[in-house]
Amino acid sequence: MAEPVLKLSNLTKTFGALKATDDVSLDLKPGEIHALIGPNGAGKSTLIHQIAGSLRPDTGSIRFLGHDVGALGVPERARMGLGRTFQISSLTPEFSALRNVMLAVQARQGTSFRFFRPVMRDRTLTEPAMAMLERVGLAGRAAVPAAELSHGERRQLEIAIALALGSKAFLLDEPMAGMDPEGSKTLTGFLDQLRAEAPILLVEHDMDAVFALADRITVLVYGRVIATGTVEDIRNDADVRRAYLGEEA
Ligand SMILES: Nc1ncnc2c1ncn2[C@@H]1O[C@H](COP(=O)(O)OP(=O)(O)OP(=O)(O)O)[C@@H](O)[C@H]1O
Repeated sequence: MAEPVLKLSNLTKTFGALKATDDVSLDLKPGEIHALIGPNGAGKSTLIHQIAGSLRPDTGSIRFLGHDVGALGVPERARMGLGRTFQISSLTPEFSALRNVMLAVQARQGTSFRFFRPVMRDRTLTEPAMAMLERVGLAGRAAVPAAELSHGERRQLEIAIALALGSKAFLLDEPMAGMDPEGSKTLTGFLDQLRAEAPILLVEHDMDAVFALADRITVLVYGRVIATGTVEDIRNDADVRRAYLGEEA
């Protein structure tokens, strides 16, 4: 069986008397979409913050690509390829889609000063940036300023930037938020393909998207994992139906 890319073991985080995450263990395997669902206040965002490094767990461990990253800060984890996507807007609205990705390529290459070449003609930047846009299906929109892209296209562009920065896993916190039904459908199709690039930990309230995409689902309630399994397992789990899907079991 494939080694997990990300492995969380027994993460607990308390705020005063509240256990926001309570002994949470889960993993993310290569090529999968693992959805994390639960009612408001269940601790999903708190967990994402702990993975990204912006919150320290009280106890427990986080292993990424075989390394314990618990002592590392946000930038170090991001440099290893573990970054949050979508929350911190990484786009410069007035720049074209291509130029936005070029900035990420440049940041990765660590070459911020190029005195002798006009930046848009620098093929060491344009070619890899264009390749990223092709991978996310935005090559035809390369020249369009980020501000003029649709909401869904901006999500795609943010993914292209994350790929250019070397993401080895995606932490997606509610990517469907603010999307109309058509946009959600398009983004669902895109995320479906994206799992081949890097596995995705997906926090999402849109259950249609979750059921369409997830290889596995973990359900958090009051900070605790009450179930992990396939879509079928979760749909049929009596505790989940009672606690989250709002049904009488
Ligand atoms: N910095 C903080 N200080 C105190 N309490 C906090 C803090 N951050 C989160 N909480 C509390 O921890 C609990 C879990 O919150 P969290 O935002 O992680 O839930 P969530 O599952 O992401 O909810 P939602 O689906 O509404 O985004 C909530 O009761 C919240 O009020």
